[in-house]
Amino acid sequence: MHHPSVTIHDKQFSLYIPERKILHSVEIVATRLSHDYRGKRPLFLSVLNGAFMFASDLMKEMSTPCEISFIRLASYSDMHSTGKVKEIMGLNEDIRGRHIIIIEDIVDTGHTIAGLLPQLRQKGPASVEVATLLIKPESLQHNLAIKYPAMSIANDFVVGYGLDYNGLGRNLRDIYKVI
Ligand SMILES: O=P(O)(O)OC[C@H]1O[C@H](OP(=O)(O)OP(=O)(O)O)[C@H](O)[C@@H]1O
Ligand code: HPA
Repeated sequence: MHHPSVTIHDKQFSLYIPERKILHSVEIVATRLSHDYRGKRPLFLSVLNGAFMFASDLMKEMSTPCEISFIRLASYSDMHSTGKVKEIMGLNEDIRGRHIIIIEDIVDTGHTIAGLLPQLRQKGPASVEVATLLIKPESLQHNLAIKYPAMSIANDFVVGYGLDYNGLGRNLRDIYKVI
């Protein structure tokens, strides 16, 4: 079901990016990645929880052999960043010499990626790039080179397609923005 608006907790959200547009942008990123990483057997590191849906759809569109693993680090509570950098949890692979592609649902302030990149680079990978479903250029507070953004959005709080507002809304097929 595609609703024009939804209520989550105390807030109302209106339809922002429909599923077909999301899936089309995912396909375009997957095509670029498949081309750029041909023969390199990249390891995707998907950042839980929010990126699970993007990671799943992105993997299905990859046409070159690739691996995936899931890591966790949380920096958000409620609608505002706490700005604290969290350690990587759940990385069991040896990433030395590997081509790493971080999968994120959103790069907002950039705190999460800015904290994650040096931790990963310390482990000696051959390369590290970032694929994110959404990026908010106006919100970005770090000088980050995000090579594979699927879509750029304005500085609005969004939910759906993996993204939550205090735990809810991840199951929505479309992306909604707060009214
Ligand atoms: O660029 P930033 O301002 O750091 O924001 C982006 C991060 O915030 C969200 O994670 P969150 O901590 O909410 O965890 P979740 O994925 O489990 O929802 C999102 O999944 C990114 O990881
Ligand atoms: O706009 C957002 N929505 C949900 N989670 C988020 N984490 C960072 N920004 C957002």
